Amino acid sequence: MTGVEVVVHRDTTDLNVSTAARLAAKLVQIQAQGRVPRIALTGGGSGIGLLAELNASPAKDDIDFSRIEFYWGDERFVPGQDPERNEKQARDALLDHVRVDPAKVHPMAASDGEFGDDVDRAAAAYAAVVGDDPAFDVVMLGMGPEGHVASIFPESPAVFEQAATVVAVRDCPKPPPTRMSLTLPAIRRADEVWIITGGDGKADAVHRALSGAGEVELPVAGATGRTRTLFLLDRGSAARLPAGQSGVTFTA
Ligand SMILES: O=C1O[C@H](COP(=O)(O)O)[C@@H](O)[C@H](O)[C@H]1O
Repeated sequence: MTGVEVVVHRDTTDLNVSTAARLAAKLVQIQAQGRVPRIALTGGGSGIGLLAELNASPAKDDIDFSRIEFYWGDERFVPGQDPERNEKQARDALLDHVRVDPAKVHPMAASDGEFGDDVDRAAAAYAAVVGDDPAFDVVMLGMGPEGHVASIFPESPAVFEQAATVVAVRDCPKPPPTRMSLTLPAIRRADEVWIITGGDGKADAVHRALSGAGEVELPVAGATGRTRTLFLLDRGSAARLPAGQSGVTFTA
């Protein structure tokens, strides 16, 4: 990956607090331009942690949440009230505490929703929701220790997808096994992609992503934005940054 910016925070709390502030500033900036931000949320520790931090921050008062289009980068295909759902976790952390426009909140379907347990139909329906050119302002992505982003896992069918914007995922190595995910081509249509990951268990994947690994073996390597790709790390996940890595900022 080239042209990537890396910001290293002191610890995971600092990572989540700072990323919440970064997101708030981005939303305010876009709204000040008279546009409605299109944001793709992520699940995972930092993905949900930063939403909770935004909910706790006075900065949330500067944001008109009713003028934001919320999407998800991936979802676990389980019942709607299952605590594993990225949507439920995001609602609990933030969306249920602010005044969103329900018509602008676009969760992926649940396994007890209108498509029943047909994950292929659910994925096709979400592709229609995001459109042929998703053009998100920001796609936020957590990253697994093996380099997965959204629900695109190494060497899995999803990582080879070149046409669809959304795919069904089966036999996922991380439970739950059935999921839906944006694809790498859809993610790459975003203006900015933020990879948000903390903890020393992620250090090896960060190192490989910034050292030229391919996206099939390490999907995060294929997650780039059109104008900006940002790795938001803590000292643990940054512990193995490649020697000579440029564009690195340490916040503390
Ligand atoms: O299963 C998932 O995992 C990733 C990473 O989660 P983390 O807890 O290791 O940060 C997450 O980004 C994705 O949305 C989620 O479905």
